[in-house]
Amino acid sequence: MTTVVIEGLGLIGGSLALAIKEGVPDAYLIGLDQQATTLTYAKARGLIDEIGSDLATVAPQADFIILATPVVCINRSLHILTQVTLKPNVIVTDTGSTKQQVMAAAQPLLAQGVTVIGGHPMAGSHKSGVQAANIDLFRSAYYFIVPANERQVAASQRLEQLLTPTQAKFLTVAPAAHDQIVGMLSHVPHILSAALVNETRIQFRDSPAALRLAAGGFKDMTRIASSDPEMWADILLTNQSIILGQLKSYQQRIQTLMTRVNAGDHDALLDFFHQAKVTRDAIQPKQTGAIPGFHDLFVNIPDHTGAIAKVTSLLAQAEIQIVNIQILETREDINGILQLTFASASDKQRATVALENGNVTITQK
Ligand SMILES: NC(=O)c1ccc[n+]([C@@H]2O[C@H](COP(=O)([O-])OP(=O)(O)OC[C@H]3O[C@@H](n4cnc5c(N)ncnc54)[C@H](O)[C@@H]3O)[C@@H](O)[C@H]2O)c1
Ligand SMILES: O=C(O)C(=O)C[C@]1(C(=O)O)C=C[C@@H](O)C=C1
Repeated sequence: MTTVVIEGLGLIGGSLALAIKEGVPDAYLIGLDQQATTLTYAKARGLIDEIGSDLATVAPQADFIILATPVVCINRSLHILTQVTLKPNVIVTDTGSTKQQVMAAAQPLLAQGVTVIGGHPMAGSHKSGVQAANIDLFRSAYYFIVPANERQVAASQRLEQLLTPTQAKFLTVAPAAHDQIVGMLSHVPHILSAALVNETRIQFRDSPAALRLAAGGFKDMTRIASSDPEMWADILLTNQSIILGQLKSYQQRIQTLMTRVNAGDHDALLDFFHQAKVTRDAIQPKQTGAIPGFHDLFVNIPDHTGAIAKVTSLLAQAEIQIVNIQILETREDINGILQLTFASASDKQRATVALENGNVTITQK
């Protein structure tokens, strides 16, 4: 039996629990959370086998300890673990969105000879809590593995084995490089998204109903502004200097852009949008490159009952699994677009045939 203790059964901890429960037959999961309702939900839905009392009590039984709480709580739990006797081969890991502070907080535990390997799945949602947990959340996503030192490479492989059912792609990285990368790819975007929403609220203070006029542009830019404020305050305060550097650089480029708009410099503006388009197009899901991995089809959905059901049942009949399905925000009075994501090019090809044979209009392959 492999005993896995998970502290924090929200979106990330809950999703890991679901994947481990399904894919590791001998796993025995003990869940911890500060919210009693989360624990009873997790137990009732079979995410965990047992509700633990507290970390210090259950940690000595664990083969793996996964800390999936907000970053500041992870640091506290690493301290608690220094005060208990753990199994000699235990692996302690976390899911925190920043890594330098977590790995620094792990130093006393490492000094005791305990294996601590940082972790961070690069997948998530603006939704939080156990009810948002999803067994497929990490499928095809990158999962950063941050070993504390080179001696921990073999242990990293054991951790990756436990996490194999997530179907994530593991990538080993050092803490500083991790924080630099996610600063630009995750933290700065969340700040800009929230800043845009706040700015719009202020600009529209005399006519707040105008926000309802927002179309795809504003909505695409701001979905992540609905994320959990407490989690994001924690993330910013544990990656302060990197984020400040990246924001400063961004601020200077906005300043340059303003100068060019003011000067009416058409060529410079063309170049600005061209550079962005080339870069963004290169990371479209269907291309391989910096962010590879998805195979999408875009399907026309007429505005009548059963249209989506027809698509999903055609795919089910052909036994094709959908990794993700999303209705793109379009006008309410015209056809919608359904974005279907498949795990492989061959699934996408089979889906194209199945849908076209069923007279479903594919708008983009
Ligand atoms: N949400 C994302 O997109 C995302 C993605 C990758 C990593 N992460 C990181 O994973 C961690 C968890 O994020 P999440 O999205 O699952 O958050 P969440 O709010 O969905 O879940 C956190 C859970 O931890 C519990 N909790 C909070 N403080 C606790 C404490 N002191 N003791 C015990 N339980 C406590 C909460 O009750 C909640 O159930 C965070 O460190 C976050 O930075 C988040
Ligand atoms: O998809 C989202 O909503 C996310 O914000 C996920 C996201 C991100 O991409 O920034 C958020 C925080 C993480 O640590 C990793 C992933």
